Amino acid sequence: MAKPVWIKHALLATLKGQAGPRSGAAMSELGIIEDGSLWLEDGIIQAVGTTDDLALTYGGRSGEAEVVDAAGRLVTPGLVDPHTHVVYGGSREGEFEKRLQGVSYMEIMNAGGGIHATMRMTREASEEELYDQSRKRLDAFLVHGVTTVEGKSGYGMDLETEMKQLEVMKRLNAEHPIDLVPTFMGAHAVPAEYKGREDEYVDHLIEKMLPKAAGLAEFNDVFCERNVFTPEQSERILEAGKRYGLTPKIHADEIVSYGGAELAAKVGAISAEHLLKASDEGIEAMAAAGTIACLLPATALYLREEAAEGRKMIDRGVAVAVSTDCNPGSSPTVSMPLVMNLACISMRLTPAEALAAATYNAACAINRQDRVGSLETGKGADVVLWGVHSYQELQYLFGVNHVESVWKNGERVVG
Ligand SMILES: N=CN[C@@H](CCC(=O)O)C(=O)O
Ligand SMILES: [Zn+2]
Repeated sequence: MAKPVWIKHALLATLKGQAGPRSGAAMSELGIIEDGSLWLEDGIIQAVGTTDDLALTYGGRSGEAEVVDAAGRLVTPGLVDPHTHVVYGGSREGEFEKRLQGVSYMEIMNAGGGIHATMRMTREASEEELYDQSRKRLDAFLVHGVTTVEGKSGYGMDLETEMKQLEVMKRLNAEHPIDLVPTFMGAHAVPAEYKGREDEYVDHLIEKMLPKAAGLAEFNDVFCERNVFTPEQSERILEAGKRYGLTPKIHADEIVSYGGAELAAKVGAISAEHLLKASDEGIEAMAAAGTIACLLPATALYLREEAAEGRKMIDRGVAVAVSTDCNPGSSPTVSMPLVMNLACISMRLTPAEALAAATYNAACAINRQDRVGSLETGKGADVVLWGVHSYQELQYLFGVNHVESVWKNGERVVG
């Protein structure tokens, strides 16, 4: 059994505040405690308060604890990444070069590369190879302060490989310190063998894949995009998933404005992702429905596109979360700290909003807000100590990994 941990003299950003997805002014309330302390024991945060408060209740037990003097440095909840494609085979650096020469992401995909290329490499990879590649990526997430990660299937697009990806996630969740939250995304593209018979693939997915995926996944995601899945096909897939208990998510309005944000609101999706080209009507509909906007500024940068209108969304009452979108094509990164920086630089989120988007709201986007995303008594002891003295500095000194130590369920896993 791990020793208790007493972190003291920290600038605590607890993120304690309004329950449920936060938008507007609520996204700036970080629940700051100056000269703060945490007591971590049995995997849980046992107490949060000022160092003086905790000295009264726990001071007598300091001899049995690992005592960490943060000396005024920033301590936050473990970061949550609510949108990744972390389990995949192979690599696509050749396409990166092609795109720099002017070929577009969709041109590459429509010519059989992109998602299709990773599909072939993922189908070919053994379960062991997939596990090893993905485990290394999770290690890198942890080093960047991320303690909970959502992961999608969607590089199989046949029953066997989709299940292989979900099984790998199940094993990683059990064996790696990071909590990995599984999403089924058989509707990531139409595989070549169904070209010209797209509706048959949708039927196949609904009849054969969803019933099996339901045992392994919590969410059901669709790439609703021109030349991928239409809003009508996406709706059918998401409604069918609901009948199996899978909560909808949507890759929406990434390349063109396609009604994805509106559809997310209509089907009651927990979140809509990307939203680079979301319409004003779509944004209004999401605000009214309480759909979280999961924004991916590293993807926009990597595709050399304008980022989503994060500032406008928050001001219009949409709760915003951010994510790496870690995938081999449009965002091969694990750096949530960089994503927070980019949320400020390219979407004009404030430093406080960017932190809320990467912690509490990100937890809401994968329905984990009761367990992670804020430093509160009774929650999982997922904590990051940063080598900075304010949350503003965390966002200001950009492109740097400021993580000094990470605890996952009360155990030190980094630093
Ligand atoms: N846009 C669709 N899916 C992924 C990219 C997947 C890939 O290119 O392999 C995304 O979220 O960016
Ligand atoms: Zn994605």
